[in-house]
Amino acid sequence: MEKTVKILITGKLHDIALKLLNNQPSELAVSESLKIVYIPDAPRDIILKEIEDTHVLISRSETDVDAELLRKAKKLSVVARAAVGYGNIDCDLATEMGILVVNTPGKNTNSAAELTMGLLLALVRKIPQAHMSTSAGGWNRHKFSGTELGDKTIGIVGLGNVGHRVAKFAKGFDMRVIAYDPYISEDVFRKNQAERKNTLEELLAECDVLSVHVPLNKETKGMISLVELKKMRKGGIILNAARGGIVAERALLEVLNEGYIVGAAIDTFDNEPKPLQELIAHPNVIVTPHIGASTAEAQYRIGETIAIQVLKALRGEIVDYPVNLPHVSLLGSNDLKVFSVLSEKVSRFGAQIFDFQPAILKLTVKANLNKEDLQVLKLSAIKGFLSHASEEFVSYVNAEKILQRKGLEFEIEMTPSSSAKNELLFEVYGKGTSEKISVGAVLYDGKFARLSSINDFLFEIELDNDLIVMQNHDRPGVIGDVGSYLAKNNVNIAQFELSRNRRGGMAMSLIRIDGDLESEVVAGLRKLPNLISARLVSGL
Ligand SMILES: NC(=O)C1=CN([C@@H]2O[C@H](COP(=O)(O)OP(=O)(O)OC[C@H]3O[C@@H](n4cnc5c(N)ncnc54)[C@H](O)[C@@H]3O)[C@@H](O)[C@H]2O)C=CC1
Ligand SMILES: O=C(O)C(=O)COP(=O)(O)O
Repeated sequence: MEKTVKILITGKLHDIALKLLNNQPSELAVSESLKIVYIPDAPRDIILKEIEDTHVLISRSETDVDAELLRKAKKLSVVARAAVGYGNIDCDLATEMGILVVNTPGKNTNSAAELTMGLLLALVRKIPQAHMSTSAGGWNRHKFSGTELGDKTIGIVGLGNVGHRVAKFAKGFDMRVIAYDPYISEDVFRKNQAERKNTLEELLAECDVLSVHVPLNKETKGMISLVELKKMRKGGIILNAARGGIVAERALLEVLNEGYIVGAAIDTFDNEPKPLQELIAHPNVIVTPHIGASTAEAQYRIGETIAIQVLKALRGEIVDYPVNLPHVSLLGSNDLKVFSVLSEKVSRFGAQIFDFQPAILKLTVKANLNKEDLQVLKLSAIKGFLSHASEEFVSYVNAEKILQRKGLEFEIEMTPSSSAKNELLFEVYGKGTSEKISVGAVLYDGKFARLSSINDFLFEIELDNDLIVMQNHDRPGVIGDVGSYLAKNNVNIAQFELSRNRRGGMAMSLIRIDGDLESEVVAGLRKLPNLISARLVSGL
């Protein structure tokens, strides 16, 4: 029966996302049928109920994907954050549970940076106050006198996507741009014409406007507190369109009340949607309700990207923007995608053909790959092996963790090849010296997955459907007996390959069959004369 995947969407998404999920482009089509439950601004109690049988959660910032929610989510395999910040997602627990977390970096950058500049202009020219007064019939040309941006210094904390776009816009207003971001190279500062400050203190001492553009995490929570605010020049202003809590709100209120800091513009708060009342009502503060990403353009890009990420994840492909797959970035090319499928298949095959206690898994790769691509192959091999050998849900995300927990070691080796060979050898070693199996596989023509060897026996058989692996004495009549036995049991043979080590010695056969095979049929095979063993390898 066709599996149904439930996708729960708890935040408002652009129509393009629903269109793509409902009418999947052929290259992203999934085999399951999708049940989409779209509840924008879903209340917490509804989310906690709906999550129980949800496979994919797509959310925005208002949904806390915390331990309470994750523990109820028995079927969840993907959390898709339709934006950038994922501070509201318990990524450690998600990783432990094998849940992939994805986001859409860069897709709302321009909108967030434009809002930041909008807030800055609104603040220094008192636009909201002037509007309120004028629209109410007033005409106060002197009360709403402001200050210029030109020649003022903006200090940017976090010169990432949004930060460097703000830098560019600020340059357009003839501001001096200084920035503090210890995690990026000198080049990024140079390219964005931002003067690098090596410490936060240096930055604070020199800026008239402080704008934060860092993620919220343990390091950045409260990074601008009373001490830091007091290190700014008197008369400075604060912008926060990143995350509530980066600038400590009570401390900000204190310096605003003292008049040390003369204004603040804030889009993101500690306690959304009920921010600190005294702060939002302060006469020198202007506020917006976390709308940095709320533009038609950003939402279109986010909706399109998040739908594609979800479809890729459901197809078992590595996504473009994984949050909790630290070692793997883009699945660069289609070639690598096909190679990673081969790696998963060969190890899943290997997992089903030995009877000893495994200790070490080894993948030897004959190809010319970079470190990242090798990591993809490694994860694919671990995932393939464990998905047969483990009861747990195994994904690219938790594969390494589960392997460690099982006490298994993994070795990977690359044999560079002068021609563009794509060959893999997957080996499983037991604790004893003689316990070992090896399975070779190759990509013919760069795309067709073929099993090429099992131990010393050579083959060329498609790695598809269910396979029977049989060992027999090399004597006349075996193939005939097996063929008629399978026919009697209504099993259709798609491909039959025989390999032997020497004439009259041992032979190994691989039989690829159409459809599924009952284990009793395989058990019956073992009773045929001259058969040494027969086992079923499935799930390829
Ligand atoms: N108001 C809104 O609706 C929106 C808010 N955001 C928020 O803006 C922030 C920045 O977003 P992006 O620029 O897209 O992220 P990003 O990841 O591209 O940039 C963040 C930068 O902060 C730097 N950083 C991290 N820790 C730091 C520290 N302790 N000190 C100094 N620098 C540090 C990183 O090196 C990086 O360059 C995030 O918190 C994001 O959630 C983003 C878009 C919309
Ligand atoms: O991208 C971000 O980090 C944002 O804050 C945007 O969040 P949202 O999806 O608008 O709730």
